[in-house]
Amino acid sequence: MGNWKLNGSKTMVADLIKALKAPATECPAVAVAVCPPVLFLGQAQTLLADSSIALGAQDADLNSEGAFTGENSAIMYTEFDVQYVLVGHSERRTLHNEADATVAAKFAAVQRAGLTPVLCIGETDAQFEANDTQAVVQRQLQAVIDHCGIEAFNNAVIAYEPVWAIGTGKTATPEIAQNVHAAIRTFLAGLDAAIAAKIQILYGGSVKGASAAGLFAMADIDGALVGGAALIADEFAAIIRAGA
Ligand SMILES: O=C[C@H](O)COP(=O)(O)O
Repeated sequence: MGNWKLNGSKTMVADLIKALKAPATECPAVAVAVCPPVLFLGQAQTLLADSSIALGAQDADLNSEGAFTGENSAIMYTEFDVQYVLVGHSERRTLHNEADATVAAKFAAVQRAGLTPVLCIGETDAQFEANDTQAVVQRQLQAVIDHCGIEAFNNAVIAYEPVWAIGTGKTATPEIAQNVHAAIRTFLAGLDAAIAAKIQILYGGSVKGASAAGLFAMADIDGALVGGAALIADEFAAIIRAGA
């Protein structure tokens, strides 16, 4: 899944989507999705109409409609064939002060619209150094479980993104990421073994074409949420191929 963040232009959207169609077609077993900025969802919807590449959005308001200037709702995304919505990305948590409770409400709003939330969780550098990773991700998961119930994870994806690895070039090693992914699955299994077994847990944080295969080889890493490398057609194509 490519998260384009605050990047793009009509030309870039057209060029990138055109370039991604071939690798996506070559790798039918790999689920590929892109999350452009909201302004380009309509253009992407049209360009992806004949493609297996799914469309995602980067955020959604917790309300469906109303006097919430500047916001976009999951229900609106349904008109653009959006299937996934990121919730709780670390850039939203830190730059927009989104608390766990807000993230949980957004997760619920996405599901109310019939879409699949991609719940982003992960620890900061200081929390990693303090050995608090598991406590942090469990707290972030628990907030959603408290609000929505464990059964809500029947229709959700989790993205583990250590904040210290996002946009820094410092990818977590496959072993570090695997340890956290396994702990997430074990935590969920304590509540519902079937959900824990089937939920997709993506890794995010400086994933590149060269590092993807090593990550995907790990038992509990089911894919990647990719930022910078998702803007470079050849890099994202290499990540898609690494998943095949
Ligand atoms: O949503 C994507 C993540 O924040 C990873 O971004 P990055 O691949 O640029 O580190």
